[in-house]
Amino acid sequence: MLRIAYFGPQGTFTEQAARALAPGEDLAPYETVRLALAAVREGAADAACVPIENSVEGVVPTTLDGLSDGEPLVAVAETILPIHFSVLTRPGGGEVKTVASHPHALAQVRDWVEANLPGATPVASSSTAGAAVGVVNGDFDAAVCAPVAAEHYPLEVLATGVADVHDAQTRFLMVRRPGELPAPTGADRTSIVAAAVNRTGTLAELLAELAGRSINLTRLDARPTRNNFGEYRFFIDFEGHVAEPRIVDAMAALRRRCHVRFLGSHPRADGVVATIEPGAGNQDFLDAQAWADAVVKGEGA
Ligand SMILES: O=C(O)C(=O)Cc1ccccc1
Repeated sequence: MLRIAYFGPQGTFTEQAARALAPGEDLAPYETVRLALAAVREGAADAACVPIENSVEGVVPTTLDGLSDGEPLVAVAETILPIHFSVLTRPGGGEVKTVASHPHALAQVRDWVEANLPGATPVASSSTAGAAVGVVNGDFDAAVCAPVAAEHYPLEVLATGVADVHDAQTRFLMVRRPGELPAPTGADRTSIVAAAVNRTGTLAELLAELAGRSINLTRLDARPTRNNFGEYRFFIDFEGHVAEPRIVDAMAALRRRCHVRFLGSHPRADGVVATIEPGAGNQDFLDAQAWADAVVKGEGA
């Protein structure tokens, strides 16, 4: 049985994602994303499930930073969960003066809190379920949680189906130490971090390597390197799998231009098949290479 670290405690959305990605495996909660990733790096866990981005608030910065610093880890699977919240209080808890949750959750219920708990102060907690623990301990009056949290903590459900934006979704990754890659499926996603030097046009040059090969981006984020003010790393997700000739050609071209960290190639949860423009398919790359090899051998022209 595999040991899967997840961003906990029990009852987080990430736990639900981990159950979906690794059914029947041994799940171990960690208080922060950093600790869950550290457990994999140290060998205490085989893999970790962490949130990466959501449709309302964008990326989860601690996950991006946790993947780009430290020993390399690669994503091998992903899942997307629909997100709506339950608001939990202590039974007979009285007036709600503070409402706690993960910052991404608070950002997704701002209007609801203003309308339904006027005057309540939002308080950031480590996770949605961490906020529930805080309510149990008397630190806060209400917690904005995953619906499943109501099954784990002795709290009363004040409201269900809470969300300012309906159809909100969050994507989660399963990451592990580098090893054998998942096989390409035709509907894959590849993730990298590129540390380009700060000079005119470097980002445009990197993107041109992908655009020139008709590789469709699915996400682009910048995060500070944290060492030199104004210096950034670029997190780039694109369609395709590194085992495909067209993608490995692009990766090698990027590597010539800057430092690249590979963050994994894996099947997309939404099953969207990669867009392949005429002349930019894998067979086109193989045929072109075969022709060039023949020219070099003096067997073609
Ligand atoms: O805190 C949690 O439950 C998480 O798994 C992170 C999160 C927070 C808000 C929406 C989706 C995931």
